[in-house]
Amino acid sequence: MKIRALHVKINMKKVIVFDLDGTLLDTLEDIAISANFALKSLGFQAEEHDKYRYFVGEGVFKLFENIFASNPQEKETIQKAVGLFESHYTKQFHQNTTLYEGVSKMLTFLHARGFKMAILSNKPDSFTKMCAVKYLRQWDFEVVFGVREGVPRKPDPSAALEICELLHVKPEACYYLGDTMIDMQTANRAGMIALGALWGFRDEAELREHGAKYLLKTPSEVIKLLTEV
Ligand SMILES: O=C(O)COP(=O)(O)O
Repeated sequence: MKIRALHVKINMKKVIVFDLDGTLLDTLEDIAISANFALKSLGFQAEEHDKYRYFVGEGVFKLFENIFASNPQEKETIQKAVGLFESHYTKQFHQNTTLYEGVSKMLTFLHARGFKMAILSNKPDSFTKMCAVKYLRQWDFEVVFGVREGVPRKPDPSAALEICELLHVKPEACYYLGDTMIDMQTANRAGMIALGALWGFRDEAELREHGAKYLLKTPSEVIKLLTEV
């Protein structure tokens, strides 16, 4: 009986879903450069790169809505900015983007440990897949989802729950690692275990306030936490 119980424990919670921007990849510079290109092309002022930490997180349309928060623009202008951003980012996305320190070791460890891994991002689906191919192809990700036509973006839990179905796992047996309140809300709404990555775009207070179950300062701390599982 004891051995069986141990076996069940070892096989629980073996799925981890990752956010992309600010969690696996430091994409801030390239996003800021492409968004500033769009702003300048439309006659607006460029924004400081560091401000993009707070503009990013809810998809490209919302990125520009956030930039224009104090100077709201017509939907048509935002659509134009999105179009300019997307065509620029296609060439820009790999210029400055890097894996965060320790991410490579973490992914190798989790894979070796038998975790199934997935990515769920609010980046457009095509860019999410482009980034995964460029930077993460040496690891196996069972599912890679960005924002897809007809599927509500995070913090709506639909896509997270779809990943659970595809991987035949209950949400409560999944970890979700992300760096913004959107990720913590997504994890909690889906019923997953919310892991807050403190090396990304936002701070500890935000992640705590929005329901991080564990806060991790580095990818090595993720290894330590999930070693016990
Ligand atoms: O590009 C965004 O808006 C956010 O992307 P993320 O969900 O991977 O953080």
